[in-house]
Amino acid sequence: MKDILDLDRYPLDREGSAEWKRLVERSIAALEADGMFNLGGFLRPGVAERAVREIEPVMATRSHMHKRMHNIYFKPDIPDLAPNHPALRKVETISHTVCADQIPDSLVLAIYEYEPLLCFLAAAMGKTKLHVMQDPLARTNVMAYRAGEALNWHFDRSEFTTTLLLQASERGGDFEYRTDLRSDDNPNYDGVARLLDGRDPKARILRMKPGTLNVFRGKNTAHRVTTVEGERERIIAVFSYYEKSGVMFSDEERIGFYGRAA
Ligand SMILES: O=C(O)CCC(=O)C(=O)O
Ligand SMILES: [Fe+2]
Repeated sequence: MKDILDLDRYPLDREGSAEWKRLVERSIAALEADGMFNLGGFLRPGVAERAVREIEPVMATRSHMHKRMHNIYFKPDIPDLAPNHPALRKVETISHTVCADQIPDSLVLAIYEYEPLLCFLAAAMGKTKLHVMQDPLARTNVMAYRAGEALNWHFDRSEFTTTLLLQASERGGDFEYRTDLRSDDNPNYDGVARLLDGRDPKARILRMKPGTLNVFRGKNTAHRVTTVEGERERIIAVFSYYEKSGVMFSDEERIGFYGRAA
């Protein structure tokens, strides 16, 4: 793993050491301040490109193209809201997904399963332990966005999301987020409507470099990936970890996300 991850800069393999504790503390402080932390240069030079070369043939021939209109909640309706409320405005998402079962023995999966990464993420998230997902498709997804495509505004269902950017687009394809747009007890529907209307001055853009690990609390922070422009696809690995072991999607969820149950 030391040839894949920059363990000199990010000492995941030295759990409990002073430098490991400093990294955990820095990550916790960033999560508190910004709702996220970024480990730039997490991959050694050239590794993101190698990972892309492994995935590209599968992406080109066997990825699932997902094109859908949805609202920021990914739900057909919200009990308190009239169907025409502007917080329910529909937006379009288009992406291409490769699932974990299509890339066995890949660099991306080896990183996903690297135990010291799970230990570090658990410490940064204040959990005793995190587990990989058991679902053979959902555990890791690699998403590609081509010119004109985007992941539109949404809140995440999971408490946090871990991504590893493998290839950036020439233009666009930026991560845009609006910290704490809602809270567990205030849905702030008018604020949601303002954001969807492009009128929220607190929306921020994060331009990530390939090889960056991003950990993001997206449950109450609205976020999207802006429309990709140019020839080069934006390619990003999305890792799912849970406090419970053995987490699986249902067949319905797999069909909904990937167009197949197995
Ligand atoms: O592609 C990204 O940078 C963000 C991914 C994301 O928001 C998600 O998977 O929920
Ligand atoms: Fe998200």
